[in-house]
Amino acid sequence: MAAQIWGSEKRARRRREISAKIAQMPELHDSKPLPFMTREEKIMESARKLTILTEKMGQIIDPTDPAELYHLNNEVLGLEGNPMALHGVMFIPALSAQASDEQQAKWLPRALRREIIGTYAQTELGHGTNLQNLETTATYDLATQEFVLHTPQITALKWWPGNLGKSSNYAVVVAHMIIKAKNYGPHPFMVQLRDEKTHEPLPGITIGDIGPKMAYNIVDNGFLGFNKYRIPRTNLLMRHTKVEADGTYIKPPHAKINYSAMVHVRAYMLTGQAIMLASALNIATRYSSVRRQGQIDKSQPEVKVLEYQTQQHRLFPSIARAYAFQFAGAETVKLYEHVLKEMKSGNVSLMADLHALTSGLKSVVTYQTGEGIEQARMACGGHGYSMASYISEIYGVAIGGCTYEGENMVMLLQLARYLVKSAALVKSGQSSKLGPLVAYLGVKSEPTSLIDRIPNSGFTEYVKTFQHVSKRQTLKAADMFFGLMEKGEKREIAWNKCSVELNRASRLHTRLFIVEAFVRRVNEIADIRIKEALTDLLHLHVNYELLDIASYALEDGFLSASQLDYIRDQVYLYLGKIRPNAVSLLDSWEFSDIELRSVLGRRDGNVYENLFKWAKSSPLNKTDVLSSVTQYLKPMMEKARL
Ligand SMILES: CC(C)(COP(=O)(O)OP(=O)(O)OC[C@H]1O[C@@H](n2cnc3c(N)ncnc32)[C@H](O)[C@@H]1OP(=O)(O)O)[C@@H](O)C(=O)NCCC(=O)NCCSC(=O)CCCCCCCCCCCCCCC(=O)O
Ligand SMILES: Cc1cc2nc3c(=O)[nH]c(=O)nc-3n(C[C@H](O)[C@H](O)[C@H](O)COP(=O)(O)OP(=O)(O)OC[C@H]3O[C@@H](n4cnc5c(N)ncnc54)[C@H](O)[C@@H]3O)c2cc1C
Repeated sequence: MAAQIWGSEKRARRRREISAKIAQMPELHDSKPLPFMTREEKIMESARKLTILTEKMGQIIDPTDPAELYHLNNEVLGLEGNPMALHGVMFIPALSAQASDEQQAKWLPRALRREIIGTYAQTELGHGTNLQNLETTATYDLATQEFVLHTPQITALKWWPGNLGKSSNYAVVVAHMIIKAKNYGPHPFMVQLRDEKTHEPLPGITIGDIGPKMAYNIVDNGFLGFNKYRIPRTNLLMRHTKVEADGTYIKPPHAKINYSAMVHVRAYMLTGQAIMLASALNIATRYSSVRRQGQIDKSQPEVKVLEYQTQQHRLFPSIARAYAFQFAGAETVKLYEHVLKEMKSGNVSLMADLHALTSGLKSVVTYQTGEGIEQARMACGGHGYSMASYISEIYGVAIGGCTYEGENMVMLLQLARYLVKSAALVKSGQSSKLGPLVAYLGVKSEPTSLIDRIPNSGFTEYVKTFQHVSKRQTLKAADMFFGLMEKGEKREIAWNKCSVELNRASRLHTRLFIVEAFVRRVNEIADIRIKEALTDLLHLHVNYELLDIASYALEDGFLSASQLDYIRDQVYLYLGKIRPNAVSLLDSWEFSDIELRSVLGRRDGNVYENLFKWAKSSPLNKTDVLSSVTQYLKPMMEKARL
């Protein structure tokens, strides 16, 4: 199963080998539980481990393999981030995709050797979503052949970029490029922020940390202002766009090609989210098979809470989602790598499809991951609320994904643009022009679902039902939009008035893609036992998801009330079937105790003893009487006694 999850037997084996090596290297372990550290201590601890990793990485992993690097990071540095989180996730990908060969030769080896630390600085205090209204400017000075970066007002301060505040000394900065008073829109520039020797901010740069966040606090998300700060012309990333010495602008082959670093993260973050969901579920499911509370049969002893159907219903559909996201994420990464290769050689024809797909996936996956992790926390009762479970940190980090790389509603609307264009093709009889991801929009569907009528139809009837609801909602939302415009409404106003319906279409389309990716993967599996276990999970997935969106299929009679009852029964049937495999389905992800950082989720199940040990190690328990008591509470009580 681990081979299915991680992509191959070799990958699964390598992960095990890496975890085993790390287990033998105490210098790479947290020196005490992270929840007991202050933010400064955590940042220091992370930097300590990061530098040891830089030295010893070659002994543990193949540093050129991103999957090995990602696993190493998760084990040693953890999900709260690290001082170089954005360096690998966005700075290097931005340089790789947007810098010319010459620029890459100059900067990439230094970045890869970790001679410099970089980040991606785009969002500002006043604007994150609407890139056209970013306010930082890069004005070309023809006389000196330099760009002058400037922050005209407080809302133009860069705000949020990870590791910008304290760790990075370089950044890819996105600024409006102005040449001879003409604004060419946002472009990426390579900018040195700090002196390489002293790490002091360079003159003209104002920089710092934006303060603590809901989670992810090892990362120093930062602010950055420029006061007429000069960089050479050749620091504009020039793979696709060029500015010649005389100010001549050579436009890129696609208007949005500079957005590729964002698409990179949107594609890669899906498996990252799956991992976080599976981690939280691993903790909750293990704990649920240790925790005994109440009886189902009063004549029997107390049961493991995992025996309760409500507990299974809370956890198992999310286990199916974690697998579904992992499989859909793996497909998306493959597609992304293909499109990136094409883009580098000038073929930009697939960019729109990839943008639409990743926009929908990042939104649906992050939202459902958040839901699943929160359910996992509640499934652990009171102990889930303790930082000893570590679920709250996983939750905080995961839901950051609903916001970063494009706020979810906004990204769903990006996919909706693509769906509406596709709907227009269908309506004008040009269905043959539909891309493969939306081809179903042009296929006539049956009048009713045959879900409970064709035995052994595999998942075909389910897929058809998902296709039906997605198609119907897309055409309905598009009709609403076109109808408003026909009535004379301006395009943007009409769009806004339909946006809830449009986003519903985007979610349904994306959920269909996730179901199909899961089906594709299960169909490929040769090993009978693995196929059986995953088929059960897939049954739960399709029935649970369909129940969740049933109203769309009920309202036009595609599904009947009796079919709904059938679907509900299937959910209950598969909850029971999955119960014996539940813990194994999560143990198969092979998270080590070091990586999970959870007292509740320990592999050995020795929860209570370790919870007590954990509580005793709380800094508050270093003394029996706190100074807050001696200084304030004790005098108060004494005064009251007088
Ligand atoms: C897209 C926008 C909302 C709008 O942009 P514009 O204003 O420029 O668009 P227009 O309205 O002019 O045009 C729309 C038009 O353009 C097309 N378009 C848009 N984007 C693209 C694109 N990328 N590619 C192709 N086409 C594109 C669109 O389809 C329209 O076409 P039509 O007109 O034909 O319909 C834009 O403003 C936007 O994107 N806004 C969001 C801003 C954003 O995302 N900011 C991100 C900032 S960086 C950030 O947040 C970093 C966070 C990182 C945090 C740490 C992450 C850790 C995660 C770990 C993950 C790693 C896991 C690895 C796992 C593993 O290895 O396994
Ligand atoms: C943990 C974290 C890490 C980050 N790291 C980085 C980084 O490394 N580099 C970087 O540059 N940035 C980073 N960001 C910033 C992030 O990319 C932005 O916060 C994000 O893109 C959302 O933009 P915003 O904050 O402007 O939200 P807003 O756009 O202000 O969103 C507020 C509300 O307005 C709605 N809204 C906005 N526009 C529209 C619209 N057109 N239609 C409908 N609704 C709309 C949204 O849906 C939302 O409900 C990070 C953010 C977080 C939380």
